Amino acid sequence: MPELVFFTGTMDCGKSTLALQMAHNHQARGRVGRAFTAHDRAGEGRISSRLGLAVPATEVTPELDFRLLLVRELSAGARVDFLICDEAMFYSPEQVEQLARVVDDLGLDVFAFGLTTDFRTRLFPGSQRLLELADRVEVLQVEALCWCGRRGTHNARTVGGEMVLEGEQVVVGDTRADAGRVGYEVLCRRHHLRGLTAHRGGRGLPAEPLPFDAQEA
Ligand SMILES: Nc1ncnc2c1ncn2[C@@H]1O[C@H](COP(=O)(O)OP(=O)(O)O)[C@@H](O)[C@H]1O
Ligand SMILES: Cc1cn([C@H]2C[C@H](O)[C@@H](COP(=O)(O)O)O2)c(=O)[nH]c1=O
Repeated sequence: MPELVFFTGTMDCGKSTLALQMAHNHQARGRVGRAFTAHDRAGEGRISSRLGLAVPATEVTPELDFRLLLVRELSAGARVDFLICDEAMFYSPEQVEQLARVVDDLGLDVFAFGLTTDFRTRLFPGSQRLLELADRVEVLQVEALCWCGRRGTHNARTVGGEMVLEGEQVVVGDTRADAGRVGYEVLCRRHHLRGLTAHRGGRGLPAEPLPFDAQEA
């Protein structure tokens, strides 16, 4: 049965790597795929992994209609068995609905990869629609770690190492950003809610005092 699967997690947990591995494994068994992405750090029209691999992909613009594109390709005689859709949190809810129709009407597998939540811990609209429509949601098993050693569960946006909560939802960037530039850091919930990045909490800068009760304990 064809499926819409959403592989999700934080930044730096291996989503793009898994996307490329899945494309490779399906192609190795003779299946034909199409790759899509949006706003990859490596530039337009590429799926790139921090492990060094990169492949060409169709850039998903707001105008792209997945169902129409695939209907046209299949009608023209092309063979397509599956889609790899990276950075899927940036797709519109309508595009996610088109992906579900590609599965149901055209019988293709759709493997989507993306963040669940943004730097304010809110769902991206595209991720919300994927959580609502996917046949399966797989949370990646490779855990990015918070500076404190706990599992990293939330993405913080940073400027000069300090967490920021203002700004556009979409700002392309990396977990290894140059000083002074917008970057990202994966934190546990406790440290995300307190705004404690490695710069502040992990390197001896003054952190929040313990709550009064805890100090007494
Ligand atoms: N030098 C390295 N050696 C081993 N693994 C690495 C190295 N650099 C990155 N990785 C792995 O790559 C993962 C990030 O992969 P990537 O697909 O780019 O993540 P995502 O797409 O989720 O942001 C890291 O969690 C880590 O497991
Ligand atoms: C949290 C968050 C992230 N982004 C951007 C930053 C990166 O360019 C991508 C995530 O890429 P990855 O392969 O998962 O590392 O998303 C954003 O625009 N807004 C955010 O809130």
